[in-house]
Amino acid sequence: DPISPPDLQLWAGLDLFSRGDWAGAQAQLWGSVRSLRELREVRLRCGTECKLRGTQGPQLEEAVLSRADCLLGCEKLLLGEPSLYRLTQETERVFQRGLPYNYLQVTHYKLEELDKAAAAAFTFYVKNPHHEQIQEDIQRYRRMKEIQEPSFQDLEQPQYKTVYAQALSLLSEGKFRVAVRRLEDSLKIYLMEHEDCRALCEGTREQESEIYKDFSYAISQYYTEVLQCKQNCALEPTLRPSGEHSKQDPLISHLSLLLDIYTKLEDWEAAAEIVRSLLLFQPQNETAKERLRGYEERLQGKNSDKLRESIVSYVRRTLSEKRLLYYAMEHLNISFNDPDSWTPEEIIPESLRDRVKKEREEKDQRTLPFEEVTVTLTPKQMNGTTRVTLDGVINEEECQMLQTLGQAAGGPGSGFRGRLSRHTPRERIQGLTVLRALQMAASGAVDSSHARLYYRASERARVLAQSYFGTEKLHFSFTHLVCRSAIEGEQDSRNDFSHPVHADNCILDPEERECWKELPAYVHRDYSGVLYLNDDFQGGDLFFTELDATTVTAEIRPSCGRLVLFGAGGENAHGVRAVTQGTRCAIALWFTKSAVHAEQERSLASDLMVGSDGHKQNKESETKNTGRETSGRETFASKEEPERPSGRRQKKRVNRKFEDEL
Ligand SMILES: O=C(O)CCC(=O)C(=O)O
Ligand SMILES: [Fe+3]
Repeated sequence: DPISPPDLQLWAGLDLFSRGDWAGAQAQLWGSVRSLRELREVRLRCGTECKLRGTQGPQLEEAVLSRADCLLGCEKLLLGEPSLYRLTQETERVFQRGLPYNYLQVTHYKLEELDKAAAAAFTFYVKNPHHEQIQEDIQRYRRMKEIQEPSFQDLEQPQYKTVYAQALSLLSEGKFRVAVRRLEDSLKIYLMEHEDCRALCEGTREQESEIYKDFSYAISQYYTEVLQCKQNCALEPTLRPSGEHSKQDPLISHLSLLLDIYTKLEDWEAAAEIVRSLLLFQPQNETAKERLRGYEERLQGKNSDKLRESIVSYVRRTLSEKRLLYYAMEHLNISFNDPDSWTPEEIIPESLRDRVKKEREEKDQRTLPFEEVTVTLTPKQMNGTTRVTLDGVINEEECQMLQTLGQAAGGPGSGFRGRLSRHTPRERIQGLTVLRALQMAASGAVDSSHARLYYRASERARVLAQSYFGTEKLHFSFTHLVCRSAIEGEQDSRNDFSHPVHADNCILDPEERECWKELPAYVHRDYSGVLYLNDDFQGGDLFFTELDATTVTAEIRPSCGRLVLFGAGGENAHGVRAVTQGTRCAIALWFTKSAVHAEQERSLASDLMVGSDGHKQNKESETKNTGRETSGRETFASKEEPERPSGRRQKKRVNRKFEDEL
C-alpha cells in the first residue's frame, strides 16, 4: 500500500479533533505518526543506496547532483510521487515535538482508553518535560487507580534506551558480567541509531525562503545545514529515574558506565581501552589520565594502545565536521551551534574563540526550562558559586495578583496590616503558606485563581532551582508568601534590618566565622529561593555577606518576577535591609533534596489544586485567564501549534473543555 502523506493526516486529525470527533481524530493522528515512521524507513533505505562517497574538490558538485538524482529516483520507486511527502520545516517541528501525542492523549481519554491515554501523554511529556499542562495531566493520570505504572511508557523511545535500562537494572542486582554485556549491546544499538539520525539529515529537504547567490554558496549553505543537523544527533533528551531532565551525550554515558563496571570486574584491559576512548573526547581529563596510568601499570605493557575502532572513527568524523563548520562560521559567516561542550579549543579558529565562549555561556542561560526567564546576575557576578538571580519568572499581572493575595492574608477587616515583625518593631508582617491560600480559596476568603497561581509560581521556582543548579529532584521544604510594611512614623534614624543576617540551614556564628549545621536550624534545607513581587517601597534590598555577617559580597534590589536562588548554607549568609516606606512582598521558598523531609503541606495543597481545578473552578476566572494556570496550554497553542486558517479558536475551546472534565 502506498504511504499516506503524514501532514495531510495530521491536519485532518486536528480538524476532526476540533469538531469533537475523537475516534476519527485518533485514527488520523495515529495514521500520521505511522506514516512518518514508514517515510523515514524509505528515506533511510534510499540514503544507504545513494551514498555519497568521499568526493572532494571539483568533482563534489557533480557528485552532489548525481546523488540528488539517485535519491529522487529511489524515492520515486518506493513512494510514487515524492513531492507529496515533502514536509515543511514547520510540520517537521510539529512531529519532532511530538504534538500529535498531546492530542492523542485527549482522544484516548475521551474514549475511556486510559492506559493508552497515559502512554500518549507520557510520550509527549518526555519530549516536552517543562510543558506545564502535560506535567499536570501526567500527575492526574498517576492518581487514577485504573492506570498501572507500566502504561507510562515512551512510545518513541529509541531502542538502545530499553537495553540500557535492562543493563542498569542488572547492575543494581549486582550481576556485573551480564550487565556489561547488555551495556555493550546498548552501545552498539546506540551507534546504529545515531547513524540513522545522521542519515535523516540528508536528502532532498525543502529549502525555504532562501535565495542563493550562486551554486557553490548554495552547496555550502546546504551542507553546513546538514552537518549541523548531524551534529545535533549527538545529544538526547534524557529523563532520569529521579525525574530529572537533561540533554546528554549517550555515547559518553555508555563509556563512563562501562568503565565503572570493567573496573569493578577488574578487567583492566577492557577498562584501559575504554579510558583511552574517553580521552579522545576529553584529552585534558586528568582523572581519566590517572586511571589510565593505573591500568597500564597493572597490564605491564600488554595491549598498551588498544582503542575502540567504533569510537575512534566517531570522534574523528565529528571533529572533522566541527572543523568544517567552524571554517564556515569564520569564512562564510554561517552560524554554527556546537552542541558539545567537550570540543577541544584547537578546533575552534582563534578569531572565534571568544565569541564561541560567550555564545556558550548565553546558551547555558537559554537552556533554562522557561523561555521567558533570563539570568540577570550570574554566580560570578554575585560572588558565590551557588547564587543566581533570574528575571521574568512571573509577569506584572501575576505579581499584582500575588500581592493582593499576600495582603488579603492579613485577615478580615480593612486597614489591618499584619502583626508586628519578630525581627523589628518598625515593620508589620503578614503572610501565608500555599496550603493556607488554597484553603482560604476553598472557603471563598480569597480568589481561587490567586491561590492557584501561588502554587504554580512556587512550582516554577522549584523547577528553576533544580535545573539551574543541576541537582537531583528538589522537594519543597517550606513556602511562605510574606509582605513586610514599614510602620509610618517609626522610620527615623533606623539602623536595624528588616531581617538580620542569617543562613537558612545552619546557625551563623560570626565571631567564630562558622555556621553550625545543627538543630534547631532547618538542617535539611539545601536551597533557598526568594521570588519578588514588587519594588514600590524604600529599602528592603537583599544582601549577602561573608561569614562575619558584615562584609557585603552582593546586594540585590527586589523587583517583580525576580527570583534569587542560593544554597541554603553558611556560604550564603544573607539579610534584608530595613523597609522604610511602603510594603515589600515576596515568596520565600526552601527546597530539600531529601524526599523524607519534603513537607506534607505540599501534597495536601496539590490535592486541593486538583479538587479546585475541574468542576468547581469558576468559569469567570478561567475566561479572564490572567494567571498562568491555563497558560501552559495557551502558550503552547499560540506558539507551537502550526498555523491553520480555521479551527484554531475552536481547538482551544475543546482543550478547555477537556481540562474542565479531567
Ligand atoms: O525576603 C528576602 O529577601 C529574604 C528572606 C529570608 O532570607 C528568609 O526569610 O530567610
Ligand atoms: Fe533567609
